[in-house]
Amino acid sequence: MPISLKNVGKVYDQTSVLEDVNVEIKDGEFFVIVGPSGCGKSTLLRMIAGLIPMSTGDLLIDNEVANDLPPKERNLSMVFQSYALFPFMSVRDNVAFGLKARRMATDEINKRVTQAIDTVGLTDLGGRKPSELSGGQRQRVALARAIASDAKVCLMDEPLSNLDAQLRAKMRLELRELQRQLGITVIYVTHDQVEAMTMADRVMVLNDHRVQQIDVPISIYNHPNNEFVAKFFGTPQINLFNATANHDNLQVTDDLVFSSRRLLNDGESYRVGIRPGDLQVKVDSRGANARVISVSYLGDKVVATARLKNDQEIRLVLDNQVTLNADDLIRITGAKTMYVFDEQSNQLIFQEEEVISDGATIGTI
Ligand SMILES: Nc1ncnc2c1ncn2[C@@H]1O[C@H](COP(=O)(O)OP(=O)(O)OP(=O)(O)O)[C@@H](O)[C@H]1O
Repeated sequence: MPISLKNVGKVYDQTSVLEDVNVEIKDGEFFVIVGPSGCGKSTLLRMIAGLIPMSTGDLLIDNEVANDLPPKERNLSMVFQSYALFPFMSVRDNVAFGLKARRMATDEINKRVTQAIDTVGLTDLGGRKPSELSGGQRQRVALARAIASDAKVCLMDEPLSNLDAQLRAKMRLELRELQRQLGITVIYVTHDQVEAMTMADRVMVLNDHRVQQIDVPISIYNHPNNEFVAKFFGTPQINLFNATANHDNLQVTDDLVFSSRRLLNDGESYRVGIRPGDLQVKVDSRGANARVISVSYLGDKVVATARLKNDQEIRLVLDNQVTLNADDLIRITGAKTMYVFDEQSNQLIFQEEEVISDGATIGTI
């Protein structure tokens, strides 16, 4: 079932917490809303659920305006971080609860509950109480409840954040698999960039109460709209440099200059973003423009920090063939991809591939 938001906004006590959200979520899509704490993710999800009213805009469910539809008429199910299970009820009764409230026939309830519990792999645990289950199993009960409701859209608010890292990774895959199998539309809220990237068909990035970008994960990573999106995705975080245009080069320090193929206004300031794995580096004291501070070998790669002449620390990810030690002098020779952002608005102006950095242009070698 498709869901559309048109100019949706929310104001609490004259403070705007969400502005101008526009998106069409497609039938069967796994749509992830991601952003830092307080950016308005839960507010948006609750407005879609009908738990809180929207201040502006329109919500369309299945192409019908649903602004004032009561929650139970929206044909949506919800799964929360806190599972929201009744502790004194068995797994089966927890899953059946919503169906009983809808006064469904007992036979139909039994059939759906059995099916839903089977689907999430809890077949033998139907008689247990939530306290007799692990965190992952409890979350599966919450999922079974959503499945049993037969809603075509499931809204999920940080459903995996109470689980440990290993189980969370496993449940991400299970959830995605389940969503495909059931063919339902999922709108999934998380503050976790990895979760967003690994699970989503499309991602909506929220910050400062506004939508920053909506796109498929690979495009969000490779073509970020602005500095915030570039910083939010990717570990270690992207390096951001203040640079001044100098004969169509972008000068960071007197010995670190990235050449650009664009025409730039001499003397103008820009922000240059380069991901740690995109920096090209030689361990070479001749023409060195950085000094290594720390090195961690992580099996297939090496993560390091280094310091530029201007004292700025940079992050590097290199392949594990490189032998690198703290205090080594290195030379940044280029970048696979360079993002150039507007200094004022922080919006992406352009990006370039295979950029050469040549300290020699300033004559330090
Ligand atoms: N009932 C309310 N009254 C006033 N302000 C509220 C209310 N509920 C939320 N807010 C504010 O709205 C903003 C968005 O909150 P929301 O819970 O949607 O953020 P979030 O992105 O889900 O954050 P988190 O990841 O921490 O849950 C916050 O600044 C919050 O303080």
